[in-house]
Amino acid sequence: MIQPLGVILAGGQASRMGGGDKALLPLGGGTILSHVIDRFAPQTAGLALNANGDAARFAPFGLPVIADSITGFAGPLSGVLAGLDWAASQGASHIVTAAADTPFFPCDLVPQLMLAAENAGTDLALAASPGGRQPTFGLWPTALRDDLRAALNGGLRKVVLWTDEHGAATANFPDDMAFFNVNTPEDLAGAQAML
Ligand SMILES: Nc1nc2c(ncn2[C@@H]2O[C@H](COP(=O)(O)OP(=O)(O)OP(=O)(O)O)[C@@H](O)[C@H]2O)c(=O)[nH]1
Repeated sequence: MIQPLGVILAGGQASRMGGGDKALLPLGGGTILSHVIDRFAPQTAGLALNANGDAARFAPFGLPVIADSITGFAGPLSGVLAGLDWAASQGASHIVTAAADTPFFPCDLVPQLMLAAENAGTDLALAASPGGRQPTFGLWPTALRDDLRAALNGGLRKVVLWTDEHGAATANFPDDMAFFNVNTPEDLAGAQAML
């Protein structure tokens, strides 16, 4: 039985929010990130935060903070790679990723990803909802990390190009709103209203 570690992807530039760490913005008595942690922690065997910049800002959460090794903001796959390298150093075989700007993601994310992968005879899976695939929510094996590193060093940025190439399974979730992500100040007001 796979026991994936969880990696929260918070390594982006938040340019639509005006920069900084949007995961630390207040939401419902906590922060966007605290909502993500509360959903994710019960589903995983351990959590880390993938963030670039000032790791000290995340110290209050008590999680390991891992930065991208690929420089220049190469996108979410770069955070996946950082997570896989961290997980390998912990002796883990898999990670599940969740985006730090998506506070209402499914509480059964991890079991559904694992079930989809098992049913498809693979150990790589992406979440999807009726609106499309959710490339920052996936199950990833550490065995593929050198392949991913080579792809990123070769300039690959688009998540689904890489996952399609590796035959990723799809875990279908019924509700698009579960993947509502906070990109702008207006989105943050929307998330507040959804609580
Ligand atoms: N590690 C890492 N994560 C990233 C990178 N770019 C985006 N992400 C993460 O991927 C998820 C989706 O990111 P986006 O909303 O597309 O990008 P963003 O940087 O957060 O925001 P924008 O700059 O407004 O597009 C978020 O969890 C980001 O933290 C990156 O270069 N490195």
